[in-house]
Amino acid sequence: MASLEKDEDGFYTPVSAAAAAGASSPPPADAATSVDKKAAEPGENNDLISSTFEVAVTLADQQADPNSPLYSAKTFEELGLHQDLLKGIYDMGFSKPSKIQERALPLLLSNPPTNMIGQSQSGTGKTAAFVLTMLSRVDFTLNKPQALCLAPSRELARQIMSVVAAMGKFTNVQTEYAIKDNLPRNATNITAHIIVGTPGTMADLIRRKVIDVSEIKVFVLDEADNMLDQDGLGDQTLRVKNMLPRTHPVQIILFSATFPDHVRAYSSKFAPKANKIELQKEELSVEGIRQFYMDCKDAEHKYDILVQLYSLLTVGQSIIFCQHRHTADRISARMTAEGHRVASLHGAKDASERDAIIDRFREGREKVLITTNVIARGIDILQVNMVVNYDLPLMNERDKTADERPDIETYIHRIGRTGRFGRKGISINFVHDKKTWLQMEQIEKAIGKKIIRIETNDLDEMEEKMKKALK
Ligand SMILES: Nc1ncnc2c1ncn2[C@@H]1O[C@H](COP(=O)(O)OP(=O)(O)OP(=O)(O)O)[C@@H](O)[C@H]1O
Repeated sequence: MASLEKDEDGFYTPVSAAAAAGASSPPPADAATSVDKKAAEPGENNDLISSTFEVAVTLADQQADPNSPLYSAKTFEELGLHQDLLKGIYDMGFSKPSKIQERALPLLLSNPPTNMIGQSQSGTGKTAAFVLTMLSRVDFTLNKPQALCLAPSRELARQIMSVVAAMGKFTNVQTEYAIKDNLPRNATNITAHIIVGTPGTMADLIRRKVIDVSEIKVFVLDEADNMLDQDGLGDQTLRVKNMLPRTHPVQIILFSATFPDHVRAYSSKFAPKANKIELQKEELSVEGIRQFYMDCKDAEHKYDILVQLYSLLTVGQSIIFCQHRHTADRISARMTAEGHRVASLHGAKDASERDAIIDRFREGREKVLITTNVIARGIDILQVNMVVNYDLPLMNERDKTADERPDIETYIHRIGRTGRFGRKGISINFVHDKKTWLQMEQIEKAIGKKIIRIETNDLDEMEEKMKKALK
């Protein structure tokens, strides 16, 4: 029987009887680590499914063979999912699992439930992996919350919920949000099976006993490195975790495209004895995204260039990232006054306005969205084929210090709003002085990919290069 023990950081960790009795430690981790080097299979027409990126799989059970077919599923049928879930998957148009789904789902669904730390590039289908796990573990005859999922923004929580609804369409799943301004103030008792939300609101609802956590079996953190970051959402996320039941084990699932070194150790503590799927450092961004930069003369010139790009920005859809909310508002007001159609979205807008703006963008009614890091992560809009870093992402936005180093993780997530699931996409970085040029160079070094220059004074060349990149 597993008991629970609180360590010095406030984590509750299941301790097996053997471990408590001082059993010897397991063999070294690499005993059960495999690097998946599957090359493209001839005849597969989907760029993503036949991709060659490598993942290292490390199993919590050190005796198991990570190369065993048991730990990889080439079809959704092999996973033993309920018919109603299979119907939901096929209804969404999925025909076979993506690489991360192929490797993660057998581990996520096996019994007894084991924690998971899963990494895979942006747009490769992580959401379906954890949503299917939540839906598979819920007992629909019990009207109590059984799975919690946290995300860093209300936009992402709403998107995840739409996946729960689509995959669970043929089940009796009931769902509820834990996001700001969504529930009536006097709500007392949520009986929904799956609750998706942001950490502050989730923690508050649990503390006020509006959410009864006694039957929670699964706890998911999407964008986990961000959710655990001590400079950001880490405290609230830990609060939620420490309110979860201690009477039975809860499966903890962490997913992200990035797990920087400083959160890796913490992640392993947060999700102890987890199966791990990790990317190699040089493969953090997908191949389909072509990265460019434009050397602007000064800050004002950045605005002029953006306006010149407008017709290209509206070929598909595009997202423009700024450092500050006021920059997003200022650019969007100026462009609107000059007759262009753009929308702006950031955290200072109220909840209903934010929902309306992202919904309009999702429906394609707005083609250009000017925003901040608030939607840098997770947002999945397949028609977005261009991302512009009007301002490069910097560490000081994250930790509120004077740290002007580029924020590599945020860069990877921002450009990952395009090039989803094997599609092509373009990202353009604006640099305008020595400092920003050096910051871009640091990004280039960190991601190990060339960022190609586009001349700002040759619109035709620019257009040609971009159209070629999207072909
Ligand atoms: N097996 C599949 N077959 C076809 N399409 C799929 C499959 N799995 C996922 N997709 C689609 O791929 C897109 C990207 O998936 P998802 O949003 O889960 O990516 P992600 O890995 O969570 O990315 P990010 O790191 O940016 O959050 C979605 O539009 C999703 O519907």
